[in-house]
Amino acid sequence: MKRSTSKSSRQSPRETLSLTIAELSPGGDGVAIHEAAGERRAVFVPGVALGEEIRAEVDFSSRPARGRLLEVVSQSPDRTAPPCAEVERCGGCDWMHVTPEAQLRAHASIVKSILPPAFAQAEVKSHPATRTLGYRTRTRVHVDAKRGKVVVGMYGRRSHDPVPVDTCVVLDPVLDEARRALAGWLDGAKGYGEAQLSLGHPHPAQGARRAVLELRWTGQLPPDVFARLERAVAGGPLAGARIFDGNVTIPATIGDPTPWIDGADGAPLRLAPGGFSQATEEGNTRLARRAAELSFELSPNPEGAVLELYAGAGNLTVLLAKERKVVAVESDRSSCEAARANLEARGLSARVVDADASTNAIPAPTKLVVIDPPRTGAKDVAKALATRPVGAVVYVSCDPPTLGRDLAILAEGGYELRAIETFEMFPQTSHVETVAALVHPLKSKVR
Ligand SMILES: C[S@@+](CC[C@H](N)C(=O)[O-])C[C@H]1O[C@@H](n2cnc3c(N)ncnc32)[C@H](O)[C@@H]1O
Repeated sequence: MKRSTSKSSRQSPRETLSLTIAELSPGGDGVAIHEAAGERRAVFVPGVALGEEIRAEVDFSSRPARGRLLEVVSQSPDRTAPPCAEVERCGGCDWMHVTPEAQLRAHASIVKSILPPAFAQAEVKSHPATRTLGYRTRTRVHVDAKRGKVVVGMYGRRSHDPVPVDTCVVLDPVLDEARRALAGWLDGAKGYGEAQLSLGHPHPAQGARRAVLELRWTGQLPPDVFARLERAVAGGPLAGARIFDGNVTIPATIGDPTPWIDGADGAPLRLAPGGFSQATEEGNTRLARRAAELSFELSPNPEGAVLELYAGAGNLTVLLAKERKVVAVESDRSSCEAARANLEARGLSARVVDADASTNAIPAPTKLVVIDPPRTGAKDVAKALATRPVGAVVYVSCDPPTLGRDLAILAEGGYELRAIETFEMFPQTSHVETVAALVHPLKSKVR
């Protein structure tokens, strides 16, 4: 690894330094190692690419030290012109300046870096994205309505103020149209809120797709806002809206606010309003099919019971239930309802349980456990699986650091890693989806 050079050996709280970017971190920042006064300090700098020589203003008062890019002295071949004009202001995508190929490599290298020593020799396989722009099936934007002006946007790069942008290039064009219209619909509102936009129509065959809106508002929403939303549902880009005005628990509903995506099996998949959905349809199809394929490969007995934890609206369940007896656990009640509806629409059966996966016991006949937790990971589940092993575990993760923590627990419990694969579900950002497939040699027939 190439070392950074310092213009000064003294570490005052803020210094201008020449640095070399040695790696990209899971949070997206570049990392340089700075050695001065006998101490090695990691310096995290946003907006850089691997191998770049830069000048940065570095703040040593925090650990790790934080740098602000002043100049790229020697540019990395991984750097590209950002495909978005708003990248300097908007904080939505942190790797717009990195080529898609380099994003893929960096994600694989991040995932490799979090593997516990027992799995350190594993080869990380990467699945590229077919669409790196216009792919997002949902977005959350912040809204501020003050002094007669409504501002809608992502948080800015260095602030918690929404930054209005003309076009969001990663968003599905249907959602981008609705995002652009939002400030007009909210004209006259006072206060602040969050709006989630998702895809609404079940399938292109049933007509043009439209967006659904979930708005959570603190302040005042005048009747005109509701009238405009009704018009947008009657003939505009919205299929439906749910509005939580103040602390109400039952929202005002206009039209059909149910989000849908194309499921990984090619049929429409109903989602819970305001609930979770994977960020891209194509990426999800690749990810979910591969997770199911690995599940069946590592747990080949068709009679083997499957426990699926963090099941959401049944995105993976509908693939697993085609071939296995599945119990699916999910804590969000409306996601459970959507999962049951998705299974029924396909003539499939599985037991969908509305419960906390982290405290859910693993039933004795379970042969395979499939988990897809939120960013915080599944530490308690990993501990339970280590204490009472099952034949195979397929772990779908959106956060490499918590995946690394949980894989270390599974390694300690005697599991072997059979596959670790990354999926470009969030192109232009440092986020990555990973599937890890493990077997327990004492419990598995797959050797
Ligand atoms: C990353 S999503 C995965 C959903 C689904 N597998 C999919 O592919 O769309 C995580 C899901 O876990 C659910 N969840 C979060 N904490 C939970 C818990 N403690 N117990 C059960 N489900 C939980 C969330 O509601 C969300 O639906």
